[in-house]
Amino acid sequence: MERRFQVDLRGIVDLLSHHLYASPRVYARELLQNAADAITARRAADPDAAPGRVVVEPAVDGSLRVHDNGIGLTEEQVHTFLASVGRTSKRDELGFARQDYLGQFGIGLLSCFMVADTIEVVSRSAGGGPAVRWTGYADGRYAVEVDETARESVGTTVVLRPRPGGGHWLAPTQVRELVRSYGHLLDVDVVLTEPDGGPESEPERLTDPQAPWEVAYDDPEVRRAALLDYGAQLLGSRPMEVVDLKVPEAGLVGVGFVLPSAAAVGQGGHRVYLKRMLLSEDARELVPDWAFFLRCVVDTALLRPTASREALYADDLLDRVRESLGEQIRGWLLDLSVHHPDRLAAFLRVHHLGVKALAVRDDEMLRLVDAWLPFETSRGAMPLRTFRRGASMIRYVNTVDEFRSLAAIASAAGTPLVNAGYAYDAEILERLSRLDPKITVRRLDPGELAARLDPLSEEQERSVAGFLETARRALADLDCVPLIRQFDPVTVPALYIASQQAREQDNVRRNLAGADELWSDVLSAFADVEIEHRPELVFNWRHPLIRRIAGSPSGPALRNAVEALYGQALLAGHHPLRAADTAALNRSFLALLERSFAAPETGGGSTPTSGGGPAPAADTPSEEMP
Ligand SMILES: Nc1ncnc2c1ncn2[C@@H]1O[C@H](COP(=O)(O)OP(=O)(O)OP(=O)(O)O)[C@@H](O)[C@H]1O
Repeated sequence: MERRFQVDLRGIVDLLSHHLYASPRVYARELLQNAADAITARRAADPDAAPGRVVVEPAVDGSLRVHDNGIGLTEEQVHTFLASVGRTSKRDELGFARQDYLGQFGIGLLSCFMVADTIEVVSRSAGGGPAVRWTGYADGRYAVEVDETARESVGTTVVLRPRPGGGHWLAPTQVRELVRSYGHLLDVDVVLTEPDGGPESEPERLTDPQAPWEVAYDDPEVRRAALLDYGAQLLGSRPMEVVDLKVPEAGLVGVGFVLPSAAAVGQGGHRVYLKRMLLSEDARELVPDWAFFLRCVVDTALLRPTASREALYADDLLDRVRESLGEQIRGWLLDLSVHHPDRLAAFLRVHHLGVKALAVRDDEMLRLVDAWLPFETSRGAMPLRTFRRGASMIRYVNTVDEFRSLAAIASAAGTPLVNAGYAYDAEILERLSRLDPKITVRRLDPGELAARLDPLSEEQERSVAGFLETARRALADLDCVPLIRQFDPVTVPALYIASQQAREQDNVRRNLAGADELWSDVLSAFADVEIEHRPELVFNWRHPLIRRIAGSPSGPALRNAVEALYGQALLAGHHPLRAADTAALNRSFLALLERSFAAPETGGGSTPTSGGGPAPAADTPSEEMP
């Protein structure tokens, strides 16, 4: 046997009025929307009807009245549409939402129960018949009475009386703010009357005749300035740029503002009007993620709202809108690069991250980045295209630390470098070489660098053999091997270089040291490989101190000096310090201090015996002193 669902009316009213919407604010939107729809319906039935007008009237007794001169309701329609939850006059015979109307679900009026205990609708239909009064209660009851005197003209008045604690929602200043915010773009006149304004007081018009982007200007620059002013009101600071947006398929028109300062992905949404009524100030899905530098304000006729009317319904049309807006933003950027490179440069200074994010998947954007976006390079900041003019191959390092420690040395050795240590840099460089086979891009293995540094002459090599032997012994415990080369800048005494293979082998060694028995068996299989690749400490022969040290006799002081240079090179390159490295650094540092401040030998000798250190400090008490 077939049965029908039972509905608990009180529960449904409670759900639809209190739990569907994020804030009681929406009651004002729903009232405006019904008034605007009723006016649309009347215009459709009678094109000669008086212009539509909505009067919003907060009363001294705390109630709110909203009058419209729309199509009105007959007694029968009141029973059909107001008394049935989910019934609406705004769908066609097949149940499809009619495009001309804002409403479609048949539940909006219930939102008024968030601020009022009773909703009174007094209406006279354009189709004739007496005026009718419908009173709905929050517990699901309603009453209908015919009252010929309740209203003379065709149209509808909705009266809300505040529920306890809800009075502030119906207060004049609040009502004004809500009506402006939701309805200022509506193409009917909406006016606000003052509660205690005498007969002389002029109602205030709350709707604007045109959206800012619809206003026509003779001079495009004047229009741009006016739109930027509008953007400044919305964003709180003047946007950098304004982009016109249009998607005819969704009846969408509006503008996008380029934020004046850098924004993060996912921060802030867009202001969307649906059929000129504010839908959301924080719509997220409108433009692709990469366009996070943009805040849009658009009006759309055809995108669908969710039932709460607080967000856009995620359907295919929204996907297509996002794609089309993405195309337009991209096109605008490319156009800027051709016609206003100075503005593009200013834009890139602030929003390079968004553009880079786009460049990793879009060829045109990649070309734009190549030509315009400055990268940090060892020859200064410049776009990659400029950098390529002086280098047959783009070599890059992918950490900022590596760049800082290697850039000057690599550049002096004839290997200019690009710093690809920031987000998307390495991907952009690699993609660039795939886009254009003439562009060769290679990540610099620091190990290659040692091979590019100038060796010493044979004679010099012979003279430093002893020093290198001492250094080899001192560095053996630190898994590092010494080299001596001549390179610029001369201010760098020693450079720590770990090639890619050296790093990999080093990882295996470290894991082996920390692993338990089972794993150390497995890992030792790797460790069996003859370890050929170790990090190198490259001493710089051009540095005067290194020459002096390399010429010093072997002994503890020399060993300390090697360890100190090792530690300093690690620190300068921002390499991680292991326990053994820290110990070596401490040891050498203290020993060098010790040597510098060594106590004078007993017996009056004034020269320290440890060698290499300066003369004893002058603060040694003098015998001549009184
Ligand atoms: N000011 C008005 N003038 C004429 N009819 C009205 C008015 N307000 C409400 N109605 C009638 O009451 C019905 C229900 O209104 P309600 O606001 O609950 O839903 P809706 O506007 O149809 O859809 P939605 O839930 O999407 O807002 C409307 O379809 C309309 O027929």
